[in-house]
Amino acid sequence: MNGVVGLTISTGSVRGLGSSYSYEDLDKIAQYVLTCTKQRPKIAIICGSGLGGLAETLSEKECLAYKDIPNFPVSTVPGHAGRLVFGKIGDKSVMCMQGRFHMYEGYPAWKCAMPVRVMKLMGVNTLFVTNAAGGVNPDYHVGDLMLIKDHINMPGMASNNPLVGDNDERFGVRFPAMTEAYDKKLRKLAHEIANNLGFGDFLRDGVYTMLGGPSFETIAELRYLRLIGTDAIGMSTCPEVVTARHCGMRVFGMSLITNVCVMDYEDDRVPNHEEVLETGKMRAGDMELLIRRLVSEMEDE
Ligand SMILES: O=P(O)(O)O[C@@H]1C[C@H](O)[C@@H](CO)O1
Ligand SMILES: Nc1nc2[nH]cnc2c(=O)[nH]1
Repeated sequence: MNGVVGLTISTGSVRGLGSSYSYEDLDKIAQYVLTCTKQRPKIAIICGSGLGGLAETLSEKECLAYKDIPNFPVSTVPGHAGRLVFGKIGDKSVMCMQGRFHMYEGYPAWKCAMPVRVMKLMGVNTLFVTNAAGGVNPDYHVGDLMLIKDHINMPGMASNNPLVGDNDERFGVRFPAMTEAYDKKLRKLAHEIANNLGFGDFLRDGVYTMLGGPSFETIAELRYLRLIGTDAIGMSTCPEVVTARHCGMRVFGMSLITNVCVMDYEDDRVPNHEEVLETGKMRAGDMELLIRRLVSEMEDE
């Protein structure tokens, strides 16, 4: 196991605010993962709830379960297989996370995002994030695909930011800008590809808001979230994106609208995770196609 087993995860802050893997801890994990694959990916894709099928479409596929990576967290949510999948889209090497970590599983934000730093240390420079989300914008429908143009990081605004604690300048600066978190060029290219594929009718461009979960929202919360500019809501993504931007990665994000949020006290429909996974099955193929084309057509960084 290459000495990784023996590493001690340091408590990154003497003030008790955050605790994290050190640069050296993460580098050991990254070097270990590289020994398990022949791929040297520059592109990583984090697959959201029920959206792991993309990883199955890779050629030259190699899999590595999270439980077999020393000091890596494990997935606990249905719809998240819990493994890294390496392979190719066209002639480009990619790695997929088939399953991510959520704060509601009990992981702090920095731990939800730790795979992003591992990816960076493996040589990844472009991160794709996908998620299942509830539509708050009244014009959205179940099955819409939303390109994320910006986010509202609710846990982050309450000091549950993955970067809380000591800052290691080898990853990035103490106060990173988040003004252009989602890459404009990739979004423009995704729009062009989606229109060529005939996806125009269900393609959206919107703001994703992350909530801690695991409970779904009250009607009053949903009305508030719409008021502050939310188009879709979920329980992930922001820690990964903040961490990726901190270490200079290019980010592309996409949400699948798996349910529309009920904002009327007279409406007795209730959201549930089974519906989220079912919608994933319905539109996952289109989402996979769009991402595959985008990976093939985008310029390398
Ligand atoms: O991992 P994602 O954000 O796709 O998962 C969403 C949010 C919750 O984890 C779950 C709710 O059904 O799906
Ligand atoms: N918070 C939240 N996350 C979701 N993920 C998929 N649907 C939803 C939803 O309605 N609310």
